[in-house]
Amino acid sequence: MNIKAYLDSTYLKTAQQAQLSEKENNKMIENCILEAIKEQFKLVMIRPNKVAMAKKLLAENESKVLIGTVIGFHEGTNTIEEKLAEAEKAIKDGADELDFVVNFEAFKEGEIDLVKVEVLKGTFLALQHHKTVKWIIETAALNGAQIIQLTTLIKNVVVANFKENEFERVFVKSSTGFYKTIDGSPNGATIPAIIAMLENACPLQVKASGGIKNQEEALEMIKLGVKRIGTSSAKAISEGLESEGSY
Ligand SMILES: O=C[C@H](O)COP(=O)(O)O
Repeated sequence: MNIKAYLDSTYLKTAQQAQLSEKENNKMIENCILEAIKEQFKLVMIRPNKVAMAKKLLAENESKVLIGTVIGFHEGTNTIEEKLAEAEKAIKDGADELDFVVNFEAFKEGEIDLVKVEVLKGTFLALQHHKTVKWIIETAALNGAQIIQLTTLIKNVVVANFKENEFERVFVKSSTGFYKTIDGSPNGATIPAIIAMLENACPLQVKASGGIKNQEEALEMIKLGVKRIGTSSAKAISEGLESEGSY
């Protein structure tokens, strides 16, 4: 098994979050992209305003690494219109995969219709352009029952509105990696959360992300059945090293 084929190597920090200058942060992003090219990871995951830069770098290097980006990152509370506009621009700039943050706060407030509409419209936009779409449910912000409910909601919207041969391009994804839990518990990709997602997402795919820092954890997720791992520790994971996060 080639673990690299499962890895979405991720750099999503803004300059401010990384406490770097804009120039230094751009260098970090460039390094992440060049590393993904060299290591032949499946995909490099960056913010929407960096997609054009990634596209250029990948083309210059004749690389097949895919470009993923995040929509509504990281709180997911933007309006549906804002998310769609952001996604359209990212597609235009060259994104292959769109990881939308579900409005999980609205879901928790019982605004189920709003969530259904954003899943429907976002999935339609992505599939219409033959892109892969992932719905980040932010497991760290949900309890067990909510993880099951939200995964099932996404599955039901997709199954009811799209064709069977499109399901493999729709994922439910665990976490942004940015959500701060009050008790500092592991952020997102816990074994119980991933199992609950896998049991309820089928026939959609599952991407595990948020706090996966070593090969052992990544392999365990793959053994459970996830089809993609989102991580800021891709190189360490592929080399079997421990990491506090390469990025
Ligand atoms: O989408 C992926 C996450 O942002 C990665 O989170 P991480 O830094 O905990 O690996």
